[in-house]
Amino acid sequence: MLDKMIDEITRTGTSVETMRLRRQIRLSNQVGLFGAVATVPYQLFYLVYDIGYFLPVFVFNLLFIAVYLSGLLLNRSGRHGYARNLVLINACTQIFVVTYFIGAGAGVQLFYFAIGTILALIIRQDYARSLAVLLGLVSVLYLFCHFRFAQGTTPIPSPWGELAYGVSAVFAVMLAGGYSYLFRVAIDAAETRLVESNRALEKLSTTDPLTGLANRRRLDQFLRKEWARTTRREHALSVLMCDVDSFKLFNDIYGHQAGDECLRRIGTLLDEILQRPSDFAARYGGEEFVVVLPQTGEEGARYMAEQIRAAVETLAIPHPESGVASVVTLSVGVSTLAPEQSPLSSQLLAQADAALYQAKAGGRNRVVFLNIDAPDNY
Ligand SMILES: Nc1nc2c(ncn2[C@@H]2O[C@H](COP(=O)(O)OP(=O)(O)OP(=O)(O)O)[C@@H](O)[C@H]2O)c(=O)[nH]1
Repeated sequence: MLDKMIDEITRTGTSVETMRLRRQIRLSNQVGLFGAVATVPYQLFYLVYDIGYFLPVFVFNLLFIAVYLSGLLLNRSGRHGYARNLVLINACTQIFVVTYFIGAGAGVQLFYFAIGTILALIIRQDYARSLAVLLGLVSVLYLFCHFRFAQGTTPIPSPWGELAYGVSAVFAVMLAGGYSYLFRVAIDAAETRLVESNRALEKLSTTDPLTGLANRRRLDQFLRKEWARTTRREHALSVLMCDVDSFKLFNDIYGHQAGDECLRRIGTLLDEILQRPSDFAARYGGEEFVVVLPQTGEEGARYMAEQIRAAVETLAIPHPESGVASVVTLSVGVSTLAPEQSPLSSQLLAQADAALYQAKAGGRNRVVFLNIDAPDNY
C-alpha cells in the first residue's frame, strides 16, 4: 500500500520518451519526497523538545519541505531540469542551514555523502567535469559544516545530540546505499531487456516470416556447423531439397494468398514430421524447402523424403490442374554426405538440388537420391 503510494508519487511527470530522462525525473522525485519526509522527525523533535528554542530552524525546515514538494510539481509540469536543480540545491542548503542552527553534533552534514552518490546518478554522463566540480563543492560544504558549525546557534543537548547523530548516520548510509541499489536494479532491468531484444532480433533475422521455419541464413549457419561435426565425428549427413510442384499454376488459379497458406501448411507439416531434435527444416526461398538430417545415411534420408512427400499429398490441398495429381504434391531431391567424404557443405546442397531437378524431370511428386560421388548424374 505504502509502496504503491510512493511509487505513484515518484512517477510524477515520467511520461517522457527517453529512459534516461525518466530515470532522472524519478530520481529527483525520490530525493524530493525523501527530503520532505526525512525532515519530519526532526520537526517533531523541535516541537516536542522546545519549539521556542528551535523556532528559526523549524520555520526554515517548513520552507525546505515546501520547496522539495514543489520539485514534484515542477516535474509534473514538464520542467524537469528546474525540478532536479531545485531539489538538489534545496537539499544542500537545508543541510547547511540546519547544521548552522543545531550544530555538527547532530550529524546532519553526513547527508552530503548521500548527495554525492545522488549527484553521480543524476548528472548526465557527458557532464563528468561538472560532476567533479559539484562533488568538490559538496565536499567543501561538508567540511565547512563539520568544522565551522560545531556548536550551532541552538545546539541539541546530550543525549539528544548523539541520538540525532545516529539517526543522521543511518539515514545517510541508507540513502546512499538505497540509490546505488535502485540504480543497480535499473541497470539489471536494462540488461535483461537488451538481452531479450537481441534474442528477439536474432530470431527475427533467422526466421522465415511466412512459415515460421528457419530462413536461408540460419540454414547456412546450421549446415556449416553440421558439416564440421560430420567430418569430425564421422557421421553421415543428409539434405533433402523439397519443391512444391506446379506452384506457379496454383498461385495463378487460387491466388497468392491461397499460395501463402499452402506454403504455411507445408511448413507446419515439415515441423511436425521431423521428430529428432537434431533434424532441421528451413524455407530455402519461394516454394522450396530444405531439410537437414544430421547423423542420417542414405537409407534414413530416403525414408524421410518419402514420408514428407507422402504427407504433403495427404494434406489434400486441391490442385487438379497441376498435371501431376488432383492435389498439391512435392518433389524431393536427396543427397547424403558419407562419413569418409569431405567435400564442401555447399556441394551437398548442390547435389540435392541436382537430385530435385531429376525428380522434376522424371514427372514430379517423387523422391530422387543422388550420391555425392556421382556428379555425372547432373
Ligand atoms: N504465394 C506465394 N507464392 C510464391 C512465394 N514464393 C514464390 N512463390 C511462387 O512460386 C512459383 C514458383 O514457380 P516455378 O519456379 O515456375 O515452379 P513451379 O510452378 O512450382 O513448377 P515446378 O517447380 O517445375 O513444378 C512462382 O510463381 C512464385 O511467384 C510465396 O512466398 N508465396
